Amino acid sequence: RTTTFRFLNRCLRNRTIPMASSIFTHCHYSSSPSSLAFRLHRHPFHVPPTCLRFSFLHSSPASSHVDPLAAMVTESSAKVIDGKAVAKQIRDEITAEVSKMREAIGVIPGLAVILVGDRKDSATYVRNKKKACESVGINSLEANLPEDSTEEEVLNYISGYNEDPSVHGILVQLPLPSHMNEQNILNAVRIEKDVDGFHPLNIGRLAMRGREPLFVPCTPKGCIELLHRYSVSIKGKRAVVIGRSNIVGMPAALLLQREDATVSVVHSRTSNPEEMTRQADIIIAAVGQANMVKGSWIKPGAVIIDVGINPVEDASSPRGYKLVGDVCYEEAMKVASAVTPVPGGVGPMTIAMLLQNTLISAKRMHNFE
Ligand SMILES: Nc1nc(=O)c2c([nH]1)NC[C@@H]1CN(c3ccc(C(=O)N[C@@H](CCC(=O)O)C(=O)O)cc3)C=[N+]21
Repeated sequence: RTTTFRFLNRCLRNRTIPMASSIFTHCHYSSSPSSLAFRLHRHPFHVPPTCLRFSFLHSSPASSHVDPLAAMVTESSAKVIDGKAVAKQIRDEITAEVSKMREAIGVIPGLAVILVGDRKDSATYVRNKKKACESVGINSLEANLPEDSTEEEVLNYISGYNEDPSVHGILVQLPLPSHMNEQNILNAVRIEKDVDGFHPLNIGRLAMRGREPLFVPCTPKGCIELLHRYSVSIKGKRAVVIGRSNIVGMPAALLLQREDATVSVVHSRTSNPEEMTRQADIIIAAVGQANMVKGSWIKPGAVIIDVGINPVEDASSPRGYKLVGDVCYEEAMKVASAVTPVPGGVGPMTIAMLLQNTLISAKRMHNFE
């Protein structure tokens, strides 16, 4: 036992098993090294049935192979779906296309972001979006309106951007202050510039077979893009979406259905959420409840996309809090075949998809390609 442990530990330290280095970063074993050795020893020299899980995944952008020894060692450690790395790859693709377009027709895509009020999280997201625009060569415009602005003032900004030919995408950061009618405001964005995909006409088209929306909402689009880039097949699979919000859950369910999954939506009034969720090959969790989905909710080998970004108190982090998902990460890692982390999963993808939608919009408006 001890020898096995020492051997594996040396491999890990020397990084002779590429996958294995992630075992210790991503699995927080509460057990002592000796009990870890015991875990390893249970199936030391034959491939445990749990390894079959990896057959679900064929490749990843980061490491295209799964080391069989590492898979054996991890026994119950899922693959981490690296949203940050995929988002970077997509930004690089966008950068190339933006410069091609600029050189060919002299057009630079432009994104206008409207932020009302001074919610700290919203300000952070808007800053990140702006930074991301800069990183790919997209122009960004920003309107910061005070919390007590009137709906009319916001509508005036929207009209201005609707008419501005240098603006190809308009995003109104949500949530809006409670005295504003979100519906009026989102309806005012010209559908050709609705890069969030929140306009009812875009959502309506998304829901209809044979119709194409102009834009797909960024977060659900990012979830599906992660599944595609990790070669997770969706067709014919059972998918459960937890949460039915207009901006994530509902459009995510529509997208999965368009990809030929059999989709169920689990929400706050579902009588048996755990049992429903346990049927799923693919889970998209978007409820905003820290660690709500436990290991017992997950079918062995399922793929998990965790959209939640919940701040929880954490004295050891400099901000005093840390972000966790809707899924209990440590438990999911033991049951699932692949899991998105928080942070570093869906969040960066949302922003990458926003840039992509802005590029798509600029191309469409200028009949480029
Ligand atoms: N009109 C509108 N469109 C949106 O797309 C929209 C919105 N309103 N309101 C708020 C939500 C939230 N959202 C996020 C975007 C990026 C990260 C993100 O990049 N997160 C990083 C870092 C998080 C951190 O460390 O602070 C991560 O998960 O790794 C998170 C959340 C977009 N939203």
